[in-house]
Amino acid sequence: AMTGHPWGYGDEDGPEAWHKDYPIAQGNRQSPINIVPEETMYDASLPPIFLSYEHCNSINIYNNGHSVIVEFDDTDDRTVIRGGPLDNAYRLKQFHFHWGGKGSHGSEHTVSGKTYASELHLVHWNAAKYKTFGEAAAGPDGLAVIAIFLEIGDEHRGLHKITDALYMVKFKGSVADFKGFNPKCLLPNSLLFWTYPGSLTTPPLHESVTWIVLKEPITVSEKQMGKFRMLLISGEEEEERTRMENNFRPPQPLKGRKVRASFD
Ligand SMILES: NS(=O)(=O)c1cccc(F)c1F
Ligand SMILES: [Zn+2]
Repeated sequence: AMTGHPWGYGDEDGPEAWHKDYPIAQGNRQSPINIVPEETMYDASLPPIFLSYEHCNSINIYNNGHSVIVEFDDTDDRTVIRGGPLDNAYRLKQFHFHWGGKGSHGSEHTVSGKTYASELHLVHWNAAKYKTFGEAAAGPDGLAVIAIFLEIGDEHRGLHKITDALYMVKFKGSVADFKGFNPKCLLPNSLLFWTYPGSLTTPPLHESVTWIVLKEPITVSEKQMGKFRMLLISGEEEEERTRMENNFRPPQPLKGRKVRASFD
């Protein structure tokens, strides 16, 4: 069933057209943004980010036609983040990626205009304040997303489990078991971050996200990135086979928002 409005990243249904079905696309706290380090504010009162991922358990991996998503059991506070700009614990719900067609464009956030080959989003929700993820996704302080840049270089040993599973979810709508994966292995050495109030970067573009963008990228190989580009946005039964690539929204206007840095 065509629940909601069909959107994508093509010429007709891409980011420039989303405002027609989702007028908040032209709102005052849209994401992603271009981060200009010289214009961020060092906030010495920002505590570090704490990730409590010890008992984290992935459930499945899923191709929704826009990205590839690893979902978690969020029925209790076993996998949460705290600290940084957050007032309480936020529960990990899923992580997913955005990437380009080749080379080093594909990230959503940029740093002084620099793009990265891909961007990983770890999506958490404020279960202390909202009853469900859906409600949190629509609330001003409902979500906290940790963004990690991926740059091309040596292969990433933690990412192998994911890239080796992508063949199982080639088609839109496909889902496969994917248990026991802990995304802690995808974190860079440093948890230094920028943070600002923003939105989902895909429709419905709710302005409900506290963004936590890590400064240090992780390194993945071109071969590993290539496996993401084998994914299709089309379903198994469809005639045309369109590759899933360039599934990123470009930077949006800052509209007076302050970006804080956890480091000087
Ligand atoms: N790209 S994104 O992290 O903003 C995002 C996308 C879809 C659902 C979400 F909850 C979400 F956070
Ligand atoms: Zn995302």
